[in-house]
Amino acid sequence: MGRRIGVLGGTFDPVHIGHLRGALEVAEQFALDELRLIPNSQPPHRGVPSSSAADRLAMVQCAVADLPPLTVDARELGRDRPSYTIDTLESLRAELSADDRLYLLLGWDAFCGLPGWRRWEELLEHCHILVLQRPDADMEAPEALRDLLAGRSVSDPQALLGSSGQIAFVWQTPLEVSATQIRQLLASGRSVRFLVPDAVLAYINAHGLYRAPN
Ligand SMILES: Nc1ncnc2c1ncn2[C@@H]1O[C@H](COP(=O)(O)OP(=O)(O)OP(=O)(O)O)[C@@H](O)[C@H]1O
Ligand SMILES: O=C(O)c1ccc[n+]([C@@H]2O[C@H](COP(=O)([O-])O)[C@@H](O)[C@H]2O)c1
Repeated sequence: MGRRIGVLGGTFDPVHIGHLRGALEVAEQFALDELRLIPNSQPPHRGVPSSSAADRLAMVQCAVADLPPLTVDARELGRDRPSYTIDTLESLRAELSADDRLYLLLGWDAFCGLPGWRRWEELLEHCHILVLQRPDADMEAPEALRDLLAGRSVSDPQALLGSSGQIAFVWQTPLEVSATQIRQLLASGRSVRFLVPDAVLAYINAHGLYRAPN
């Protein structure tokens, strides 16, 4: 019987309870052996993050310390080009057994952007995709995803077959929080207590991240 491994990639600028609660719930729902949070180094489709890749990685490490099965995977920081998910999946697959199941977690907003991703049509050769609801996202699935959804989505997430190739929408506790909101609160001198784990807040304070310059 293969292992079940989840992957949640993100900019994590900073990591917050929306990421962590969603990841934990999926890990439990799918009885994952491991769920890896993978901070990107150079986000392919957005500007340069506010904090460095090293700080974003350190914050994710603080967040998941002693929180099995959540772990951190730093492989994207070793690349000196945009952090394309297809590269990450290929390198993960090269380390896994053929019967290991790989689940790529995407928030609804990220899923809707999929047709712009590098070699996006190959992603499902390596993993299943689990789409997390995002309460603040009210977009419709783009036209380019309609055929994929018709052919590859299953209504019962527990009915995903094989080690890759299908899409399921998963329920999670809706948490309307974003890293953008957290950066804005900090820049205006307000509290982000309870939106990020205390250990992440301690790191942010110790390193003076996201504060407006005096
Ligand atoms: N509150 C949330 N609920 C569910 N999924 C989320 C939530 N926040 C982020 N995600 C998902 O987690 C992944 C990584 O997100 P990311 O690091 O870009 O955080 P973000 O809060 O969307 O950041 P920003 O506000 O800077 O765009 C994406 O797939 C995103 O859709
Ligand atoms: O592979 C791509 O072309 C691609 C394009 C946009 C985003 N991604 C990845 O999707 C994840 C969420 O991205 P973001 O910008 O919402 O943090 C993160 O792991 C990114 O590296 C990947």
